[in-house]
Formats: sequence, C-alpha cells, structure tokens
Amino acid sequence: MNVPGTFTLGPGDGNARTGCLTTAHGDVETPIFMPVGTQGTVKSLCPTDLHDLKAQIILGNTYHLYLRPGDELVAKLGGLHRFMGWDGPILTDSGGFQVFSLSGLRQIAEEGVTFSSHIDGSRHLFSPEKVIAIQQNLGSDIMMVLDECVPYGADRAYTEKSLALTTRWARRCRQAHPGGHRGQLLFGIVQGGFFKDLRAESAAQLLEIGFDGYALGGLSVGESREEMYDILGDATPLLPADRPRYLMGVGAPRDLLAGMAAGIDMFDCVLPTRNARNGTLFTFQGKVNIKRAEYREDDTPLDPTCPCYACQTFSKAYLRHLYVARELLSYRLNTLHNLTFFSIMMERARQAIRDGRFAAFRAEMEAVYPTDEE
Ligand SMILES: Nc1cc(N)c2c(=O)[nH][nH]c(=O)c2c1
Ligand SMILES: [Zn+2]
Repeated sequence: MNVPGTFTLGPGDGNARTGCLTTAHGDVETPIFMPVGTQGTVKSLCPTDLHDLKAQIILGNTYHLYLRPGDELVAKLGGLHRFMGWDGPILTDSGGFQVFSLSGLRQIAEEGVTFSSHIDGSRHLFSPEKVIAIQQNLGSDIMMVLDECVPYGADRAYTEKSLALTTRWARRCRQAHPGGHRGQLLFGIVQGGFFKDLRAESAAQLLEIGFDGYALGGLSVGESREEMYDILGDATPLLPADRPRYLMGVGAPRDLLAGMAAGIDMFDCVLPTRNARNGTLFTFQGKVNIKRAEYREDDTPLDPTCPCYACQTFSKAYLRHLYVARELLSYRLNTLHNLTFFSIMMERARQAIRDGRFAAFRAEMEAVYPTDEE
C-alpha cells in the first residue's frame, strides 16, 4: 500500500488530469468533488448514504467542530472518523475562512486571529499552531494551513500585507506539523487576491516551504466568473504538477468543468447540499426547481437516468409535496440526489479525461449548465 501523500498521475487531456491521492483512510481518485460535512455530518445523510453515492472524501469545518463539540472531546472519543462513523478520507479546513465569514469582532495580528464565537460570543484565538493542534485532534487526513482569505475588492496594499502574513502563518503551520504525524497531510493555500504577480509570489513562497498539496484560496468570494477563471487559468500552472491542486469553495457544475480544464484536482462546495435544502436540484437535463407548480402532478422521476433512491422510488410530485410541506425527508432525498449527481458528473469527467474527450464532455455539460447562468 502506498504511503499517505503519494499522488500518482494518470492519463491527462490538455491541462485536465486524472490521478490518485493516497491518504491514511484510503485512496481518492482525482478530479474529485468533496461533499461538505460542516459539523461532523453531511446534513441529513448517514455515512452509509455517502458510501452508496460513491463519495470518496468529505470535508469537515475546523471552526465549527472546535466550538462544538470541541476538538479535545472528539479526540477523547477516538477522532472525527470514529465520532461520525465515516471511515473514508476527511479533509478539514483550518477554520480561518469561517472566522472571517461567521464570527464577530475579529482581530488579525501576527500571533493569529482572535474572534468571538457565533454560538455564545466567547473569545478565541486561532494561531497557526492552534489550528494544527485542533486538526491533529480531529485526526483529519488532510489539514489546511491558517490563512486570511482576502475579501473581494481588497486593494493591492492590503492584499500584499495579508499575503505576507499568510505565508508566515503557513511556515508556522509547517513547523507545527513537519509531516508524518499519523499520516496527516498538510496543504498550503495560495492567496494574493486578483493580482497575478501576488499570486505568483504566494505560490513561490509556499513551494519553498513545501506542502503535501496546494490550494487556491481567495476565489469564489463574490468575483465575476470571468475574474475567477482569469486567476484560475493563470495561477493553476504555478502549482506543482506532481502534487494535488485544490480549488477551495468551488463550485457549480460549470465551475468544476472550468477548474478541471485548468488542471485542478480537488473541489469542495456547499452548493449541492445547500441547494438541496432550498429545492434546487441538479440533473443531466439541467436544474430543476422542485417547488414549481408545474411539478404538482408530475408522476415522473426527477432524473430517470439517476440511480439514487429518490429518483428510483419517488415522483417529482412527491418530492415537490415534501418540499412545500417542509418535511424533513425532503432534505434527505434532495441531498441524496444532488450529491449523486455531483458524484456521477465527476466520474464521467474522469473517464472523459482518460478517453481524451474532456472538451466534448465539457461542451455537453455546458449545454445544460451554461456559463452565464447564475
Ligand atoms: N472560497 C473559499 C472557501 C474556503 N473554504 C476557503 C478557505 O477555507 N480558506 N481560504 C480561502 O481562501 C477559502 C476560499
Ligand atoms: Zn437522483
């Protein structure tokens, strides 16, 4: 068996590539989409559901698990895998992003970021050393460094100052986790906002420190799709070809296709699970807004080509009824379906890359998920 961190590249097609990343809890085929399991659960699903839809790796949020139930409790109870009953790979983010997006009264300093819990207002410090210790307690297979996700629209001076701090934090994370600790991998995060030279500077600095994989952060933060793709196309080739490349917080089907075309290997986004809960369902015939009246008497399955329990068992009329009635089963069936769609789409993408027909696959998918659609 390969050691954790082994990343073997398979066939490619243009910049798109297939690969296999070995982690302490199993291998992950890439390109891969990671369902988000914020508080130690992919909302409304059991781990068995995740295995059924062929999820290979899930994401946990350090910020949330630190605040509740607490990383030390999770460690005492055997770690996040045992706590949540998921035996596959887990990636945890560092918590920095949630601090900036969820908590109040944030103060950034050399030591780290101080913040107030969104739960009870208590004050906390996330330093590079602290977020590494938390993720070690959780026992995730892939840990992320503490970074500042620069807000969209930040000027060059702010971005440059933030980037320098993020690099110093990354170095401290690497020092706190030099590698080998229970096979837990550590990824660096490239920042630099929408300044291509700063992105290049960030990537070069992280490569000098050395990480098991490299993420592009600071995207999907309110920019236009054109701006995202411009940075994506310019920054991705700066990341080492022989290490996993992770685009954080992305994304919609069209953005996954663009990311894969640029050479990205890993993605995560709340879109499929969050949209499931608001009735927006993804199919290979396009998006379906299940609450629409047109489905009230529709006795056909959501997507006849989909193998998921929702599509194999129920009609659109029933899925609409559950959603309108705010039944809990609506969240579960819609989430099962959306994550099955993302899982199948990524498997088809991997096969298209292997077969050298990724461009045709992308065009086929963009016909139902156009780039200009919100
Ligand atoms: N869109 C984004 C989503 C994310 N979860 C993150 C993150 O966790 N860290 N840093 C980031 O820049 C970032 C961007
Ligand atoms: Zn389905």
